[in-house]
Amino acid sequence: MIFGRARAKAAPMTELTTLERLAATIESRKGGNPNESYVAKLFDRGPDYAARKMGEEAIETVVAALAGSDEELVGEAADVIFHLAVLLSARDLSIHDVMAELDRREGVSGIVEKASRTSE
Ligand SMILES: N=c1c2ncn([C@@H]3O[C@H](COP(=O)(O)OP(=O)(O)OP(=O)(O)O)[C@@H](O)[C@H]3O)c2ncn1[C@@H]1O[C@H](COP(=O)(O)O)[C@@H](O)[C@H]1O
Repeated sequence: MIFGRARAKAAPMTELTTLERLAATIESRKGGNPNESYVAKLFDRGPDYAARKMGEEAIETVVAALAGSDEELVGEAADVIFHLAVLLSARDLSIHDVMAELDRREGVSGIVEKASRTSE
């Protein structure tokens, strides 16, 4: 596997399609059998459990970023994105809502945005 900036630049559309496919699979698991589907098991336990799993994976990502290999960091980042997609779906939101928010922010510098908040 190739990690890093070169790979990220080479296939941006693939990442979007992968996320959309994952979101559709997650949505399709609603009401599914928790013994046959891990996602159905997460839904069965409710949004609070999904939120806790998201937190665990986020912490594991921080640990991998500070002390792990590239492969470990990529694996933990994938877990975060998966559990975030489950959490959003458990709250009847989707990755598309997040994409729309990112689209809304596109082109607005974080420095400029923060300055507009602090001057209010
Ligand atoms: N991308 C993922 C994915 N990433 C991680 N995981 C699971 O997330 C879990 C990670 O949590 P942990 O490491 O804490 O594992 P754990 O201790 O067994 O988990 P808990 O019992 O505490 O919930 C593991 O069981 C992983 O297998 C995933 N499970 C499913 N998917 C996708 O979701 C699809 C549907 O999965 P099912 O619903 O199981 O068919 C799959 O085809 C995949 O595309």
